[in-house]
Amino acid sequence: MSPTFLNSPRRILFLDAYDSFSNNIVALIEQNTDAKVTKASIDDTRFSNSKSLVNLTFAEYAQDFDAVVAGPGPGWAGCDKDVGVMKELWKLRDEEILPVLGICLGFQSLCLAFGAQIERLVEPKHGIVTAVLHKGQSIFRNVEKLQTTQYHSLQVKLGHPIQTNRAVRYPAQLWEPTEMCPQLEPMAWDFDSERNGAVLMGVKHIQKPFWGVQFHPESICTNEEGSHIIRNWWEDAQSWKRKRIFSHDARKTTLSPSQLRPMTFHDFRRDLGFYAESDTKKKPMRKGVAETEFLAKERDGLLPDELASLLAYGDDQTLPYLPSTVVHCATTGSGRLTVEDVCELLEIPRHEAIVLQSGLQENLVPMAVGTGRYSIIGLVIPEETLRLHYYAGSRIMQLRDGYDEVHTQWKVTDPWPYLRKAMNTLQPTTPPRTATWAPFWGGFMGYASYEAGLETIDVPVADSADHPDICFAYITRSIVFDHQVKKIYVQSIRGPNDFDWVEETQELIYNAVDAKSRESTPTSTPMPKPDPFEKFGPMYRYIDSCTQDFANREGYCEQVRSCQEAIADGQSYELCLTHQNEIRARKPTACRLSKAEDCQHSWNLYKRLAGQNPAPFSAYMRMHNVHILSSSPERYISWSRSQAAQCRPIKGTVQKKPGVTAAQAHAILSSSKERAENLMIVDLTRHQLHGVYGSENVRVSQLMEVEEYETVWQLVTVVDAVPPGVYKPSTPELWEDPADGSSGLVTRTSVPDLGFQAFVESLPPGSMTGAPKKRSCELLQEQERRVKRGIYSGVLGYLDVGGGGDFSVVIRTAIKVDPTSYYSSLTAPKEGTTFATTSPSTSTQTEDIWRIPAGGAVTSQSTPEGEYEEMLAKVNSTARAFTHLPPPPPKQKKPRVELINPDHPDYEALWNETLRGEDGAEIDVGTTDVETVLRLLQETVQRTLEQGIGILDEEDLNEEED
Ligand SMILES: C=C(O[C@@H]1C=C(C(=O)O)C=C[C@H]1O)C(=O)O
Ligand SMILES: NC(=O)CC[C@H](N)C(=O)O
Repeated sequence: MSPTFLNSPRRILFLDAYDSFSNNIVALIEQNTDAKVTKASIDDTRFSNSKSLVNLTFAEYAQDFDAVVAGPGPGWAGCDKDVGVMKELWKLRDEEILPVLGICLGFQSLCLAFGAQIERLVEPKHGIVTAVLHKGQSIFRNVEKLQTTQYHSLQVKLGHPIQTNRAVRYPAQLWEPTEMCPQLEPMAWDFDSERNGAVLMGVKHIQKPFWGVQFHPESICTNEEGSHIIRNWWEDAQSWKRKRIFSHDARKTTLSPSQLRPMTFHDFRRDLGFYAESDTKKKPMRKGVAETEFLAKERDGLLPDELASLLAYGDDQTLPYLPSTVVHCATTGSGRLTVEDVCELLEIPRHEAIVLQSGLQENLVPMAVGTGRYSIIGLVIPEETLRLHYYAGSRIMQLRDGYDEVHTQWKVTDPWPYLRKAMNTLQPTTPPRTATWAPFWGGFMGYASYEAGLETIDVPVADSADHPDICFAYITRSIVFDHQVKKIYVQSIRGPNDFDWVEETQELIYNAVDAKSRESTPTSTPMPKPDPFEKFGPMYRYIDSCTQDFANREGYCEQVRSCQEAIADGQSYELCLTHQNEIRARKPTACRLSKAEDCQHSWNLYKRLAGQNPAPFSAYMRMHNVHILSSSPERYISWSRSQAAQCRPIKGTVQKKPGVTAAQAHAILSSSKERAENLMIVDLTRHQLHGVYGSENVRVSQLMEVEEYETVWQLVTVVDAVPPGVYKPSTPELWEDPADGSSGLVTRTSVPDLGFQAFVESLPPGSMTGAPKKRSCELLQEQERRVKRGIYSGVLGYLDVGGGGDFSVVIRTAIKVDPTSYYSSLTAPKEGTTFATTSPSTSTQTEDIWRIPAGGAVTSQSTPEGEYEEMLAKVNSTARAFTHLPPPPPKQKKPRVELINPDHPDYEALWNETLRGEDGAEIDVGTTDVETVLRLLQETVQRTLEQGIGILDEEDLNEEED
């Protein structure tokens, strides 16, 4: 036929039923067809609302496409709200009909339309990978052994003998339509679960161009054959279309004349794909952060560029004129100086402050490849540092001055364009003169709460003013540690004349490094040594006064069961249930009287936590009325100045306790339950990044690897994304390095701010919600009795003026919120929206309330008891900082160098000794199994004992050993 037909751009409509995997499907289709995919929601107002401007029916709208993919989603095919316009696909009149591929919910909707029933599975399948038997025809032709990921609780019943009697009379009967559904030809079956019996995995309509699959071809764990099926479907869809266009039969009418739609010259051309998407329909579907949405001036408030200008140039009155054009930077080696040392040197603990700290191993090197390379101290300059607050629900935004007084307060429809504009405007014109790997030059440091995240996916939240939902300080002076190369950057973007401060501070730090290195006994570890006098000090009494109020076992187990019921009903695939645990303590008198003492006290608690529970994303934040002590192991998202992004979702937790060996932990984490939990979040994360970075630019660089922390083992996946057309690094180390270094500005201007967009569009973090995200969040609000999660479950980190960013997920974190009456400048937004959520209690004048929320992902395979124990393990990893005696050290610890006598004259030599294996080759302690390391350590120690350096005795050794 005409080659023009074959060469013209093809278009596929993807109908999104609010799933969290949709963009992976779009990517899979774009990778395996020559078509461009357009996404529309099942309830898109353009065709569901008769009053809409464009006012198309769905059938009319669909005519612009060559084919449709009806996607997965929560709920039931029989429920109008769950499928929206999807159900109309199957009813299109002959002349309107389009080839359709239904996936999961879309497949169920197709089958329902042609007589099938939908029922619950006995055993829901979420994130489970199984082999599927297929007919080898139609969209399964030439498909080999098919491994598929499944995400479903419901199944299609055709009344087939394999379903009703668990048997067929002859093998070929498996592929025959049933009396109940004569138009549906079975194409694939799953025999994986004894309890479920045979589950239908694919069908084809015998006349119409409709195909469907129950499994998820787009999942990272479906094998290559998933792509093959898409290519087959696309071929079939196109050949059906070709046949229809050029066959007179297709237009032959069995319809009444009034139902006939005349075909014009243009209709034929449209069918042949001559026209690109018409302009009227180009309106973006996705709720994004496009600036155009915010051009309407928020009356009495600020526009994004006005805010940006105030931040940079002040207002000639209370806000300073400090244009961020120049990045001043000076460097020095860090020697044995720790982040804590520098904070204390600069008296940071006595004021408001933000410190993002990477927990280190005891020899001061990063804990793992890929995270924990940098620590960042943001200096909050008293009476100067500007802040941005945002309150969810009431949607009030505030610009606050250096005294934490409200400078401007206004209502916004969306806070994020303000931050985006500010980041773009504050971009310096003169990058640092020194070569720098520092990922942060200056910019915003702070957090966004879970509720701020909920608003980005249109889940309503109540007004509440107990603490800001977004709280960022505009940091102009900062200290960055590069732990890998042991370097400290002192930096300022505080106007053109701030180099003096940089030099003075560098000098101060240099002298401290020098002084510390001259101390005869180097501090071998960043962990604070237990203070022998603590017993008589205020910290002892504070800890003594602590009482715990943690989730109660029965209540929590009941909530787990209730989550599992929602999953069994097909409403969610995985739900991350959490509880707001609390620790109450008597507020020390000094803290009541002095804000500086109060800050110092929180800092001391933070040091206990960071020492006991080192984590790559530890953080201390003391701003406004909020105290945050975090030991998070989880990266939400980071992106470099050249916009290469990385997410590190964690799912799967094994608690360290007596009797659980590393090998057992690995075994547990390789189980189908833990892998399923992780897989769902991996696919969700891919979906989010695909949505921003496009189909070709997302990859999973580490799939489900076990990482060891102080009290738990975790299953961690790494998903990377790069801007279209950019060099894609091949190793995790390369992804970690800011490839642009100081030249960031050059690359920055040439790429859009994809990282920031992915950051906003991925809120709230998927590992804290479950999938599909929106429905899961709505369900969790009910399960968690509408108690606000607040800062926990949100994200904390920085936005760099050079264009990068890095945020952790706020977990394993203690949070204290002081009563807002302390901070009277806050104008509390009015109560009284119809949608009520409650805020957990805040501290009082005499009592501190530390919230240490914790939770875990509930799946159909969870046990309520197991989930409760997991939640307790997580809360305890943080709550230990509030107890007197840390629990006995977990077994299989990494070697501790303090076991060696530091006063011995040969100590320095020993310090440099590396562990060697039998063959004399050096051993990488980080990657060698714990048993081997311990044995080698013991041998080394034995040698040093013989040389009289060690202070270990037999008992110590045995203790380490067993
Ligand atoms: C909910 C928490 O952690 C989340 C849940 C995890 C899990 O279910 O295994 C692991 C890490 C986090 O994403 C928590 O720490 O409170
Ligand atoms: N992934 C899906 O589309 C799931 C469909 C349906 N909600 C089920 O659970 O079976």
